[in-house]
Amino acid sequence: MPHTYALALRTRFRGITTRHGLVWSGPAGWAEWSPFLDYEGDEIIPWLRAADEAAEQGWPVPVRDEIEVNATVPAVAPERAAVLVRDAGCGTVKVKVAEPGQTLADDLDRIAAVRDALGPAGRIRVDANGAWDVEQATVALGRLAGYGLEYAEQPCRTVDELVALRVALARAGVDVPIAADESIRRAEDPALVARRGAADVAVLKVQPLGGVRACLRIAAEIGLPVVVSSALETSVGMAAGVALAAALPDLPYACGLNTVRLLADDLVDEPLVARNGCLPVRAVVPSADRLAQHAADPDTTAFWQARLDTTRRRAAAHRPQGRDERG
Ligand SMILES: O=C(O)CCC(=O)C1=CC=C[C@@H](O)[C@@H]1C(=O)O
Ligand SMILES: [Mg+2]
Repeated sequence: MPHTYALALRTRFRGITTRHGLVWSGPAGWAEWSPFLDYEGDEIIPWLRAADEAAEQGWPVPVRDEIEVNATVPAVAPERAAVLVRDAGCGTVKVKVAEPGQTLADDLDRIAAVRDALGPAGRIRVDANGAWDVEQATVALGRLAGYGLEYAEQPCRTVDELVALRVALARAGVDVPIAADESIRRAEDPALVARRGAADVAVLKVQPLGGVRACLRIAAEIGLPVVVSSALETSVGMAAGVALAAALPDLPYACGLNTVRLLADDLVDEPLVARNGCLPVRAVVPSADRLAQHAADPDTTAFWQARLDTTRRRAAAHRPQGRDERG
């Protein structure tokens, strides 16, 4: 029987202040199904495949026992950004930029504060969630590059724009690698970015891409270095991201899997939160007390149960054509 949870976020992130989803257990372990509300219809079938994989099959054998992770800094004021960087204690920090309603000056102030708190040896990556056009991205990354950027994640929305941006950055002498996130997780064809030469790094998220095994196949097909990132899950869902990071043959970058910190609480007693910049590779089991404490209200529970039922029916009726790993 699935449990519907409601967990407050410490800081608004991705326009969300409370995270909702379902968790349930199966023969292989605990699973989380928590598609964001802006994902709907067939787009949430892969999220269900990921949960079913966790509950029914479990995950491939890990090749490492800990995962280096980045701290995640939402589009907050510089003082708050510095506190988040210091508290997380990670050598790599991902900073949200290009937030609607904010300016490039806000981003520059935030990155300056992060660089100051992190020190010169730390790595900073930014994520614009596709908010810039090519010209804005060229200007913004030209300025932000002064603080030293490891890469820029989804600076523009489309694959064509990413291709054009790489050309524009090279012309402008701005050396910032590009990572693709939405261009993979919301794409019909996740390997298109690689074929088009649109990115240097692939960001993979387990739920939207249909599970750990599906992501391993996509990683092999894409052939770019992979960063595993969360979909803002509880530790139950985070364990799937950790399992993917643990199973990838190569893992050259820190992963975006430290976002349980952004939640005010968790469903497990020992959350998957980094110590010394790393997460352990291990299974997690929610506590009965926390499941009860964070149970969603009856209306929200009914909504999620109905959403699950509908998605199961759609998944059964709509077997994918030719790409059974993603739906
Ligand atoms: O990658 C990270 O450091 C944390 C995860 C993260 O940033 C995200 C999680 C969930 C939804 C996304 O909008 C966001 C992202 O764009 O990568
Ligand atoms: Mg992203």
